Amino acid sequence: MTLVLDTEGLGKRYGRHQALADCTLKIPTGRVIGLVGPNGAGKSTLLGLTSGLVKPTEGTIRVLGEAPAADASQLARVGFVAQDTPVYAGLSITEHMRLGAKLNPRWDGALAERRIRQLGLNPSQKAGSLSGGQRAQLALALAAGKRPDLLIFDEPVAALDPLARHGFLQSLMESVAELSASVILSSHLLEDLERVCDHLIVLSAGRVQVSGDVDDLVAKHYRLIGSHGSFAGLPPELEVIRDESNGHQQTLVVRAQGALPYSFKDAQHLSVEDLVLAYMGRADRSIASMPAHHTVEAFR
Ligand SMILES: Nc1ncnc2c1ncn2[C@@H]1O[C@H](COP(=O)(O)OP(=O)(O)OP(=O)(O)O)[C@@H](O)[C@H]1O
Repeated sequence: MTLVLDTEGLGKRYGRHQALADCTLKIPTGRVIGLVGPNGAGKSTLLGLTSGLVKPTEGTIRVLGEAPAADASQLARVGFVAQDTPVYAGLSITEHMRLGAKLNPRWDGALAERRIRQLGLNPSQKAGSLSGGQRAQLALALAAGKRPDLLIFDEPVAALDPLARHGFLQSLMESVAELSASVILSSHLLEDLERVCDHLIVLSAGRVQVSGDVDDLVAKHYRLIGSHGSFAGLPPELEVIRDESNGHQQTLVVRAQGALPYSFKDAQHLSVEDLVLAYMGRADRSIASMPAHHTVEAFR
């Protein structure tokens, strides 16, 4: 099976600061992967390593079976749109298309132009005068025109209003279907990720907290609610991800290895948002329990 992302003990240090550590991921092709985590978690670092713009200081990474940016053909297989959807302000949409044709061996001008037409954009308009949403759509059309096997977006919708975000994500899903490409998309907007992603990576404090197909993650995680202390002696096949107690009531988020024991038949599944928050909370707790100099290091 070809993996879109195959990492083993991957890490990146900037000087003494460990931005990403011990990252091992095995993700099959064809997935729309949501990368989520708080500010400074290491998302852009992982995307930089995936696109080949950042070199690892530890471990290994293979993207679509090859070293990132290994050669021209590998570069052509990956479309990367960095944060703030960079385009050339002084160039028109048509000029961007011409540039795309010059720079990309697999360029599909018809596809890129069709996307621009569907959006109702004026091809002679300069990119500098487009709205944030239109600029994001132009960046997506250019990335899709490469006909890549993997599309990578670093927070493409962060600055967009809800309508523009909806339009962008709709276009993204259409492009993915047309190209049969894999996608990695980082975002703080869990609701958006829940809508479009079928695989999630939760990153916090430079470490992967959890990674898996969304359906599988949802099926394995439960919320248990009981009176304080009622969950003493949980069976070992239930791993506690989060434990919240208010003195009277105790709420656990647990991951079950197999079927949930009958005594927990009333347990509820979690929404994707609650699941992500539970793993982020777990990372916070493990940082809070570190010696002070580690805490500072982790958030630097
Ligand atoms: N070029 C660099 N030099 C030094 N430190 C860096 C560099 N790039 C990133 N870092 C640090 O590495 C850590 C991870 O940064 P990264 O940009 O990967 O996080 P992120 O999850 O993408 O954050 P955000 O959501 O705020 O964009 C941060 O502490 C950041 O300050």
